[in-house]
Amino acid sequence: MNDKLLQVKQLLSKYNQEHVLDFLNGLNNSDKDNLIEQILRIDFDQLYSVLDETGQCEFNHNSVQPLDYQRLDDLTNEQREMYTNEGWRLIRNGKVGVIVVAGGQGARLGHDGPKGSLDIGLPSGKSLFQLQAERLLNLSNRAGKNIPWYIMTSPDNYNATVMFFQKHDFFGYPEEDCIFFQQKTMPALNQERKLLFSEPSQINLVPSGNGECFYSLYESGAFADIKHRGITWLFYYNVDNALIKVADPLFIGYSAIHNNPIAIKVTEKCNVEEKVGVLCSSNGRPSVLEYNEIPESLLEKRDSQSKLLLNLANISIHMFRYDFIENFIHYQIPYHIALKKITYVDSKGCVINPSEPNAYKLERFIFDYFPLAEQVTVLMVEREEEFAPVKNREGQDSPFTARNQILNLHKKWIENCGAKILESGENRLIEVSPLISYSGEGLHDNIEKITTEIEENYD
Ligand SMILES: CC(=O)N[C@H]1[C@@H](OP(=O)(O)OP(=O)(O)OC[C@H]2O[C@@H](n3ccc(=O)[nH]c3=O)[C@H](O)[C@@H]2O)O[C@H](CO)[C@@H](O)[C@@H]1O
Repeated sequence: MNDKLLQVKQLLSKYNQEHVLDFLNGLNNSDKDNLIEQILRIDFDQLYSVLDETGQCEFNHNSVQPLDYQRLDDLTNEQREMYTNEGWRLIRNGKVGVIVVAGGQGARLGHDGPKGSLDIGLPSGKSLFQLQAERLLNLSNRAGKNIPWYIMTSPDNYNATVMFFQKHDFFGYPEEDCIFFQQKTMPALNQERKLLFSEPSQINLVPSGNGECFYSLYESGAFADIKHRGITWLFYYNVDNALIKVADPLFIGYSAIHNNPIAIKVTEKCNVEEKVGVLCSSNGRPSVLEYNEIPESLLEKRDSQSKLLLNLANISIHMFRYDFIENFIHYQIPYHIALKKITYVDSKGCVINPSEPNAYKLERFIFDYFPLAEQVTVLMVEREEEFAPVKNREGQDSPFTARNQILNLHKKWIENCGAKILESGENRLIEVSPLISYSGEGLHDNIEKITTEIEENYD
């Protein structure tokens, strides 16, 4: 028996994973070698210590307080101009990079392919990635400097994501400024803490959350690229926000002038049940409490003016200062554990689709870095202009609601120009290309070119 096989057998026995031998025994030599390597890469001590940690998400209710924030609407025109100018200055000097986290599995959406490849039903048929690329292209062209775009995928959707960009010629964005990197995964374990398999020769490895982002940047070499380019601020966002103002110059300038290590955009929560994390102060540190981890009593708690105590919706738009990431790149933020339905195979290769949650999924959340910053900068923005999440196949936060939010916003932009088209425009769809306007600016001179119209047809 070779050394590695012996080592693997010892590991499996030490960690009560002998069922893996049934899989190993049925494989040909090359698959067997491959599986042995996978097993040797697993950090069982870490895996077990995560599962053994109890109460990791418990917190002291009384320590939860609202956090100070600035409303964008309350800024004067002079302030806006000052922040925006600073943002442009940083972009022009190559100091800004963008990170999109696109490694999630999008289980609620049921889209076959990377989430960013989704066409949300706009007249143009543009995918989420295309909208984002064109917004970046708009800014880069105006700045005369390309903004590097770091795209985090999972190992599972890496090829499909890169191929989607290639098929669309990177949406006109310079290929050398689209930097793809793969995130870390963790093995899924069933409730008896046994490893699950996605194929008889493959351990079921699940993307372990957007909080793996910094370490995965480092491990993939992308962080060295960030350093080499001299980037000082990173703009972070979720791939599924159809209204994302990628690399928003005002927010960049606002973050840089306040110069806390992290800046966060929030909106007001639209209702108590909204599935968003909430930003607050917990134990005196900036924190996000995730929607499925907040006790109901806290979720519904109101202040003396009957306003929700936890009213700041985390819309996953953050700025991170480079030195903060560098400082904490090896820091171990906690894993959150959730029991999920995870499809797996048995050692004969039969696929099992559980009808009930059957396995533990371990995830790190990006906002668990927030308490490491003594202070953060918080800017409250308008949901109608900046947050259109695509989470569900239909109903709330679906492609349809996101598409309507974009169309409504663009209609408002056109109305603000007093454009004629709207006199008959009640039932027309109006979409403005991000290549023409990033946030409603410059439309007066372009009114002829800007609209893509079709008769609205819901049949
Ligand atoms: C943990 C987290 O961030 N929660 C936030 C997330 O919730 P939500 O439940 O929507 O979080 P998702 O699981 O959709 O992940 C958010 C983003 O992270 C990416 N992703 C996720 C898992 C993974 O392993 N790799 C990866 O890259 C997804 O592709 C997505 O772009 O967005 C909401 C706003 O829309 C916020 O209110 C929530 O506080």
